[in-house]
Amino acid sequence: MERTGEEEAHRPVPLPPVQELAGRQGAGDDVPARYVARRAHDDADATAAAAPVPVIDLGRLCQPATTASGEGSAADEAGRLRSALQSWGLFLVTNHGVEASLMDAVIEASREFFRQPLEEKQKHTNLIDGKHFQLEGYGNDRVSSEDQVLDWCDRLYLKVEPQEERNLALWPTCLRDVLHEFTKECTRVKDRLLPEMAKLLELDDDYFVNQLGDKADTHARFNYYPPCPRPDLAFGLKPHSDASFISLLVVDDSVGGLQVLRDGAWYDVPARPHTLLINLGDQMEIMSDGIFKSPVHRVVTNAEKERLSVVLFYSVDPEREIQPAAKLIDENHPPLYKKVKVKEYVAGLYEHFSQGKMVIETAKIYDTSMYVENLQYVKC
Ligand SMILES: O=C(O)CCC(=O)C(=O)O
Ligand SMILES: [Fe+2]
Repeated sequence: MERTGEEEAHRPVPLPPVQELAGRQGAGDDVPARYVARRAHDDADATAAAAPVPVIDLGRLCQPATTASGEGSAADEAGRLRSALQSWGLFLVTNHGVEASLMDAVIEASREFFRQPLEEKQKHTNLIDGKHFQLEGYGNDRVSSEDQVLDWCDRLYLKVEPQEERNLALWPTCLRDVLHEFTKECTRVKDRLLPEMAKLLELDDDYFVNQLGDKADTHARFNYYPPCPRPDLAFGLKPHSDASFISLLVVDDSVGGLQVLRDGAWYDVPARPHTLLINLGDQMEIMSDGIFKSPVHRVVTNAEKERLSVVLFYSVDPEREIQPAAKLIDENHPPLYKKVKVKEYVAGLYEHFSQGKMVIETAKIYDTSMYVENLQYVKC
């Protein structure tokens, strides 16, 4: 869409990276007003309990079906997976086949990137000509208004699949090879998981894989959360659900911060070394007609320590439309979600996120927003 002169005039000025801001702040300082997302001490969840999210052994889950049941069997693991998908929408995966050294390397490469001087990082900026925002690259998320509440986080966002659409000019040398390897390995994990999820819904094993399409797109997001002088006021990432189909994460195992919302309460998501974290996205919630959940989650900040995470967002071909799987619908199970075009849905995420709203509400046939508690952050 063309910009009008008026829009140009009102376009917000690019912001300094949070890492620079954090470097200038002293301990005990306040954060700038634009990062204040909640009132100090009004958060009953300041001492969130650890979420007892299921841990799935992928090797066991995928072992050839036998009649065996009970502890340690594939059926037992599938039962745990079902409960993970229907209740939390996220789970930890062990025995996934991704080398521990590769997981360490991806976090280390990310740390190396963010430790570089600003001029180096700016070579991968997400601002064209220093002003027009594009999704890919290094910087903040899109800032579309002066009163948007900002996150205490810098990020590097890169398209990794389809491979021929990689914009390698934006890929820092320090993480090029490691990102390529990591994506390859995570894609294998995703391809092993999706048939198991389809089976749980009695869909064809390849249903979800086929839904992704040949032109499915995958983006990597490297999140860097600098220490924040006021964790009680600012979020690393505001509450949101992922617009993806499924997201695979490797998170800093030395610093917590990710929290998930369940039944109106926030829980800390535990981080275990060399475990992958899987988070379902909205596209999966829509296709499973709400049987599988795309969880609302957020990241809280830490006063002393930096934190890193690397996320791979797997998404359906943007040119496709998605809707609840026909096999799940009958007169007793009406569709709860509308048909949506993936490209438009994903674009809607950023618009909604910047306003503290959930894009999934736009896909629901019945308005359930009044039941979604505790989502809004406050503008003070
Ligand atoms: O940093 C994390 O643990 C979560 C990041 C996240 O939710 C996201 O990038 O969408
Ligand atoms: Fe997320």
